[in-house]
Formats: sequence, structure tokens, C-alpha cells
Amino acid sequence: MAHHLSVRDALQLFRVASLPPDFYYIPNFISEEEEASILQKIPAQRWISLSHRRLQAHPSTLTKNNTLLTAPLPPYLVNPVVERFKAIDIFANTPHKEPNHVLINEYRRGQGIMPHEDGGAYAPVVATVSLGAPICLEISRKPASREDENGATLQEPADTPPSLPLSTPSYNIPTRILQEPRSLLITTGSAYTELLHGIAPLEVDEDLGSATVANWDLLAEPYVFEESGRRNERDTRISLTYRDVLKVSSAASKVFGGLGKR
Ligand SMILES: O=C(O)CCC(=O)C(=O)O
Ligand SMILES: [Fe+2]
Repeated sequence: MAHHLSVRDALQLFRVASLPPDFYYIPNFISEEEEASILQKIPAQRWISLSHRRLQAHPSTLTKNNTLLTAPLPPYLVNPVVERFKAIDIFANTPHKEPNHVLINEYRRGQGIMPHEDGGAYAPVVATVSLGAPICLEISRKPASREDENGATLQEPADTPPSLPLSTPSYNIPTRILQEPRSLLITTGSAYTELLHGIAPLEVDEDLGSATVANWDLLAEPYVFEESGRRNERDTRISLTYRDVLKVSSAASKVFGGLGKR
């Protein structure tokens, strides 16, 4: 008798089991040819330079109140990546059922991004395709916060015991997720809402191994790091982060809706 694995069951094979739900790491999500083709199509004139990385937003940057002016994503960001997302139902439960926004980040050797959370502008699913070179994503807990008597939020020191449910002792946090080029990382559930992610501004990721990298058993080529002294010499790495922006507005609704209210 044939056994059929549902898409959901199949995805569980790629869950990063040592972390709170849910991170999924899928190596070789795209081929080398597809990677080269995407890299070549990223428009050189669209980069916005920040102090420790550069980035571009497609189809556009969100407005001040986190609204996306809807427009199609460029075809090179849709095919094959979004087509493949549909096959594994990644955005099946988000409001628009597919990503409508992509941030492209570029990190040169020594660059990074501060620990942060992606917040409420998006449905709590991020799908990150990595291109160019490996890099470590650092995963940490949010500092517990509480309100003082004036209603201002107080941040507690990072070593304060965190609130449930992530305090389960089996989770070894802080940790790292090693993202190989052509891999896909899906961040959803409490991994999206309760944890911080960032990239340390390093020239070398060191001490790579099963005890220090949460997705070690899911890597396509762990031997590359074993053979290079458990080190990853950073090189330029580009990420495509696919999201579903909750608030959207079309150009037409902006013009006619606006007129109607006057
Ligand atoms: O480059 C990455 O993998 C992380 C980017 C990121 O966290 C973001 O754009 O919010
Ligand atoms: Fe982020």
C-alpha cells in the first residue's frame, strides 16, 4: 500500500526541532541556476544604503501607517520562488494567501542587522531565501517587559528569566541558524512573535557545530564547515524576505476612496 505524506507532514521533516515552534529550514530550495538568475536581476539602482547593510523593498516601501500600495511583485521574485511556496502552503493561512512584499537585504563581509522582531505590519510568517554565501542568524529571547505606573514600558535586562511558554528548559536559546545559499527559512508562530533575530556584524562565524547551530542536522553541506575548522568566512550574502502585509490599498481606492470622503 502506498503511503502519502501530506504537505504539512512533509514540512515537519524540516522543522528546527531544538527551537520553539516554528522555524523550518529547507536546504537547496532553489537551484544554482535559479540563484544566479535572481542575483543577476536584482536592480542595481534600487538599493537604499544603511550604515551596516543595504536593502530594497518590492513592490515598494510601506507607507507611514504600514500600508502597502498594492502592485505585482517583479516576475523574477515570483517565479520560481512564490510558485514553490504555494506547493508547500506556506502562506495558506495569511490574509492574502500569498506574499505581497519582499525586502531584499545585502550584507557584505562584516555587516549585520541588530536583533529585532518583524512586528505587526505583516502576517506572522516570513519566508527567507538566502543567496550568495552562508551566514548565521542569531536567535534570542525578547527581554521581558512590564509597564510602570505611568504606563511606560520598562525593558528588563536580557538575562531576566523570560515569560512562558519559551522558558521550557529544552530550548537552548540564544542560538544560531546557519543559512546556506539557496536555502529557505520559514519563521512563524511563536518563533515570529516571541523571539528576536539578528545578524552579528562579523567577518567570520566561528565554532560552528551541532552544539552551537540549531539547524545543523538539516544543513545540505555541514562538511564544508567541518573541513574549514568550524568556521565560515563571510562573503556577500543577499536575503529575499517574503511577507504578507496586512493593510493594503490600491491606487484606485486611494484616489476614489479619498474623493468620496470629502
Ligand atoms: O537577512 C535576513 O535574513 C534577515 C533580514 C531581516 O531580519 C529583516 O529584513 O527583517
Ligand atoms: Fe527581521
